[in-house]
Formats: sequence, C-alpha cells, structure tokens
Amino acid sequence: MSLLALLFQKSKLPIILAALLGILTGACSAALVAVMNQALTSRTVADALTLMPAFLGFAVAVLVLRIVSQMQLSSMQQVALLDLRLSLCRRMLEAPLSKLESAGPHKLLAALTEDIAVINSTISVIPGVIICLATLAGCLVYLAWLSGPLLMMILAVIAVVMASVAIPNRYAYSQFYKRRESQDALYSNFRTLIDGAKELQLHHARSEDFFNKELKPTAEEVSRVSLTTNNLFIITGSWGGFMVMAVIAVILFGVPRFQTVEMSTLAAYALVVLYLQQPLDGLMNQWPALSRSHVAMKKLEKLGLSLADPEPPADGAVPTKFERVELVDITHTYYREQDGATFTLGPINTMMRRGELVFLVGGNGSGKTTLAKLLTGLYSPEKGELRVDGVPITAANRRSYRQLFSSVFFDFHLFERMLGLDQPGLEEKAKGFLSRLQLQHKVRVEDGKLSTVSLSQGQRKRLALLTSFLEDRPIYVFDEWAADQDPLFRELFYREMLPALKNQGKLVFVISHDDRYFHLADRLLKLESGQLVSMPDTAPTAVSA
Ligand SMILES: Nc1ncnc2c1ncn2[C@@H]1O[C@H](COP(=O)(O)OP(=O)(O)OP(=O)(O)O)[C@@H](O)[C@H]1O
Repeated sequence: MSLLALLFQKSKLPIILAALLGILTGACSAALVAVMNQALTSRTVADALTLMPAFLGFAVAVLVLRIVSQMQLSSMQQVALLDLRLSLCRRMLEAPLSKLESAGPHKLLAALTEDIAVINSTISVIPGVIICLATLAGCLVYLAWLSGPLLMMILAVIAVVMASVAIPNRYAYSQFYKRRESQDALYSNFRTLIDGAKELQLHHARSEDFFNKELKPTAEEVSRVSLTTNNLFIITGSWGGFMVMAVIAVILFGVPRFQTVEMSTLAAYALVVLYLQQPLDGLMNQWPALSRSHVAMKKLEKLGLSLADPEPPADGAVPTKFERVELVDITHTYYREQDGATFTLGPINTMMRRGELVFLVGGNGSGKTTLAKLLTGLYSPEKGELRVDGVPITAANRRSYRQLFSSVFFDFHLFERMLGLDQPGLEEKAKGFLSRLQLQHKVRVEDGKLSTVSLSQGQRKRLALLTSFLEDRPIYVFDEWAADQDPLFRELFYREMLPALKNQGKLVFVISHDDRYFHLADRLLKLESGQLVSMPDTAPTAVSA
C-alpha cells in the first residue's frame, strides 16, 4: 500500500479538508492566470484596469488559502507522523519473535530510524503535492475552456513527456531500493562497531580490516547509489523543464501549421503553460520523496511490520488457575538463508504440572532455549499444539498465555524502571529480595525504579531474578541463570529459591548445565539434537550435559 493511500485510510477527514483547501488554492492560482491573460489581451489600458480588483482579490485569496491549507496540512502531518511512529512501535511489540530475530536488530533499527525518517519527509511534501496537483488541474480546466482540441494536443505532448521520464524514474526507484538494502548492511556494521568495541580496540589489524573491508565499502556503496539516484532525478527534473519549453514551441510554431487558431489563444496557452512550469517542477522535485516512501513502506512490509495491517485482535482467555501445561507434537525449524542450513526441534511431547520443578538439560545447540521459547509462547509452533488444562493455545489467546510466565533468559534485558509492576508494598518486597540477593548495598529501589543497572553481569542477573520474583507469575523459566554466579549464589538459587517457588505452587522450568543439582529436579528432560531423549515421566537421574 502506498503512503498516500495509508494516510487517507488513517485520517480521511483532515486529508479531505486539506485537499479541498489545496484545490481551492490551485483554482484561485489558475483564475489568477486567467485574469492576467485577460489583462494582457485587453484592448485598452482602461479595460485592463477594470481587472485589477479581480487580480488583487485572487492574489490575496491565493495568499490566505496557501497559508491556511499549509497550516492544516502541517498539523495533519504531525498527527499522521505520530500515529505512524506509534503504530510501528506497537507492530514491533506484537510481531512474532521469530520474525524479529530472523530480521536481526540492525534491520529493525534501520526501519525505526531510516524508514520513519523517509516517511516523515514524504508527509512533509504532501501539502506541496496537493497544491501543485490542484494548480495543474485548475490550469488544465482553463486551457480546456480556451480551446478543447488544442488541450488534447497539449495533453498528448505531456503524456509523451511523462512516458519519457517514467523509464529513468523506474530505474531510480530500483536504485532507491538498492540504497536501502545497503543501509541495512551499514546498520549491521554500526552494530559491530558498538558491540565489538573491545575486540576491535584490542586488535589493531582487525580494526583496520573491519574499517577498510567492511564498513568503508558499505558506506561508499550507500553514497554511490545515492549520488546515482540524485543525478537521475536532476536529469529527469531538468528534462521536464526543457519539455515545457518544447510544449510552448509546439503551441507557437507547430499548432498554427495544422489548425487555425487565433494568435491570442496561442499566446494565452503559452502563458498558462509557462505558469504551469512551477507546479510541474514542484511535482518533479517531490517525486523522489514519494518513491523513497514507497521503498520504506515495502521494507516495513517485508519485516512483517506493515502499517497497513489491521491492529491485532483482542486476546482470548487462558485458564489462570490451571493444573497442567502440555506440549503435543510441537516442532520448530530454523532456516539459515546464508548457507541453507536447518535445525529442527521436535516433535516434542511432554506434560508439566503446577508445583513441579523441571530441569531441561542437553549439550550446546541441542535446542534448549528454542524449547523454552516455544513453551513460553514466544515462538508459535509450526506443528503441534500447546494446551493449558486441555485448552489449546492459538493466535487468539497466545498473548494471554504468555502472561502466565516470568522468565530470565540467557540474553535477558534488565529494565531500570519496574514497568507493569504497580502493586502495593512493591518497594518493601524488593528491599527484602535485594538483601537476599546481597545487593542491598549496591542498589536501591526508589519510585519504582532501580537506582542503577551498571553492575557486573552476575549482579545484573541477580537483579533480573529480583524483577522476575516481583512479577509473581504461575510459571517460571530460567535459562542457565546460574551460569555466571559464584558458588554461594548457585547454592542459594538451586537449594532455596527454586524449592521456594515450587512450594508456592509454581511450575518451575530450569535450563541447566549444573549436574551437581540435577537430583533436586522432580523431572529431568534431556535434549539431544532437537529430540527429547528422556521419557516425560522418568524419575530424576543425574545426566551429564
Ligand atoms: N535465530 C536463529 N536462527 C537460526 N538458527 C538458530 C537460531 N537460534 C538458534 N539457532 C540454531 O538452533 C539450534 C538450537 O539453538 P538453541 O539456542 O535452542 O540451543 P541451546 O541448547 O539453548 O544451546 P546453548 O546450550 O548453547 O545455549 C542451534 O544449532 C542454533 O545454531
């Protein structure tokens, strides 16, 4: 869907009002030309002077209407932009995690910055486009009134001009697309620049290689393609201006050969066509912005973040006082585009109960985190089904299902503010947990906010655990939480905290490599190359990871 169509869908009334004002401005501009033409072809100066009030009236009307319509369009622009930006963020919040992961953070960042900036700049040219189109339409109506057959000839010449710029414009569009793809690669390099700062600074040769062989060529490619497209639009814009002169030449020197037309009509035509150069130039100059917005919309669609899609439907309910969660024939496949490699997890069949402590073990890359993402509803299974007390989890109730979980994944994010945790006594509870986690001297909780998150990785993970406890959800998922904790906190985690959660009737699902603690589990699940190798009901036994 084009940006114009989307804007129209989202804010019909303001756009119709703005368009009407634009059309009125264009009509008054055209009327101004008509009065000018009449004055120029008046027989006497006295006749010309009688047209002065009309001329001044239309000139003032154009001035006032231009200001009002621009202001109206500019306020519509801000409303539309805010709406589009918030919609895009909401789409990202709702988008399937697997889709966001396969796009990668660099493409998402490019979408949030580049595409939104392009859409913003396009919205800002829309007022001008509407006024140019309206002026063009008004002038064409006046030309039709002057001479119908002549207008047909002029329209035929304009059609040829349009066709002659269509091919380079299409090429320019493909270059815009290429430029946008290069921008994705550039954002990927920006991420390497930030995330890999340590590794790059510690190895000068690597840093130079990265700069010269990766970052610089990508930045140069963006600049090269931008230059090509800009040059193309300069050429087509100037060509359009030249063709206006060609149209005037056809009027003055071509038309009299084939048709008997009064010289005054020809002069009026030449004047109007000359006047038309301004809106035509305007349209030509705004064409690149419209093309770029089309590319931006296509990129957003490709990421599954189309702004044209309807808002996701309200979520269906899931039993919150459930007894069991079942995974029935669940599968998930990753496909890596770069080398065509695939990894399939499942089919997985297992059942877990409230008050159960389940450990998931297995070697690196066996699929443990993937299974946790499926269990939590972050991934929707390709095949099979999740059930809560027999109620299937589908697209209609997946969001509610996710609210059963509290998790600390291996690559967790720590929120400074305790978002979504507006509950009485929160700070007191938090203080209690902080001292259990031996963080009371490092971190305070004030006004629902952690005083700092600039801590060691192990301490940050303890803070993530604190947030998770405060969430007080029926199911807990921990993905190798203890991996970077010292022995004291491992003991605390496995021997005190997990049993405490279990005793509160929570279902606790723990991904672990700590075979010293496997015997504490009520049930041990083992994954090997994406397959569960332990039977769902096997009694716990120590299994080497
Ligand atoms: N986003 C992804 N795209 C493609 N392949 C992926 C993706 N995430 C994981 N994989 C692949 O899927 C397999 C399982 O990954 P997963 O992270 O579930 O394993 P894991 O058992 O948790 O490993 P570890 O113990 O190292 O954390 C791996 O071979 C991995 O390369």
